[in-house]
Amino acid sequence: MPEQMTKSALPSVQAEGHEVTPRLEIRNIRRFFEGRAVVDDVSLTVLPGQVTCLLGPSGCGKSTTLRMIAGVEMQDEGEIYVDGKLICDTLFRVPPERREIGLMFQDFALFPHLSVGDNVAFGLKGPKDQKRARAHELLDRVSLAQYIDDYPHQLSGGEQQRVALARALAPRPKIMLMDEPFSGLDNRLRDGIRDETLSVLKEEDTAVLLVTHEPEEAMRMADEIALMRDGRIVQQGAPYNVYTRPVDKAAVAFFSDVNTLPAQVNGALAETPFGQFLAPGVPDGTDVEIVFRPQHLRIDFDRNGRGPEATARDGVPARGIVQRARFLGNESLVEFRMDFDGSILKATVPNVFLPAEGRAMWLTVPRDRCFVFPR
Ligand SMILES: Nc1ncnc2c1ncn2[C@@H]1O[C@H](COP(=O)(O)OP(=O)(O)OP(=O)(O)O)[C@@H](O)[C@H]1O
Repeated sequence: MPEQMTKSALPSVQAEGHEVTPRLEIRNIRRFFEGRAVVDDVSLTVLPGQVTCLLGPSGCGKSTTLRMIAGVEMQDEGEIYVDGKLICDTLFRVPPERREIGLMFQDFALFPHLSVGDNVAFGLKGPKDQKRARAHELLDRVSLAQYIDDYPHQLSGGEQQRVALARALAPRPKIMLMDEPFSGLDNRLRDGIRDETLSVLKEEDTAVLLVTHEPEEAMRMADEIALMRDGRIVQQGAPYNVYTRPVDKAAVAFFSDVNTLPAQVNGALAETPFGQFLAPGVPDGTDVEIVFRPQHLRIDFDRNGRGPEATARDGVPARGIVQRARFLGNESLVEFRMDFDGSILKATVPNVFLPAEGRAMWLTVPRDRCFVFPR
């Protein structure tokens, strides 16, 4: 039996109680450039109708991963499956045009000399009227049917992006690969187009792998986030889980500013000026960092040189002096210089909160909002 046949029987995954074969599965993919693994043992699955975001900083290997799935780049190790069938390993390779994969990139470049309708119909086969009908259907889906006979230059950037989406979806791809598709759009347009794109992709039941370096975009679009760093996926899960149960300090810092308190563990407790933090299972003498986001630092007013009472939930208050307070639109950012070691801690507060520079205030760190990581 040929190798690709023996590898095609993949286990299904459970989704909402049903067995579902992943629309896309990549297994242990590696790609080396000049001896360096820029994609290093990456595995992930995307179910039909699911959006998975490959999220990570510039250069971490996101686009290379996408290019291997599209088939324009060849992996050095690993396998790619679509609907449980092998489409590519290091020996066997379905060519890009037969992978039923749609692509959408930032510089999506519509053909300027073709009408909007002909752009959308470009990748379709069959009689002209059928192709036009499909183009019309897709343009209608993105609310642009009235522009079918116009030319790309007559449309705004956002409208052109929607035409590009319609064009990518017209051949009914099983999988849509999107590489920073919204980064060329201005901020005000972007949210609307993201939401519209998402609803069209869901209606078509397409499996989507979206590459982005913007955490807000991933949180807004993704059912699953795969957090990538230095060629590897360091954490994968629903946005809420990735945000609230980060695997390390860098995973916290990728989504927001962080505050850090250094400490050492003794008897499974880390002692800090904010009181003790539980560090279960961490050996005595281990240097750790207590990490928390600025929105979780609690601020209290000074009461004749004292702060609020210590509690089990929030620990001991520590005093800080306001260094700077800035209004950022829907929140305020306040920076405190801490009495205990002169370090700066940041707090964000909803709406307007602009205490005067030099004012003393008391800060506490809710225990259920912080993470203890080895240093
Ligand atoms: N053809 C190539 N030859 C050599 N190195 C390459 C090649 N393609 C990519 N790289 C390197 O591989 C690493 C990963 O690149 P890749 O484009 O996949 O990252 P990325 O996460 O998509 O980044 P960005 O968001 O900036 O596009 C980078 O260090 C890049 O310089």
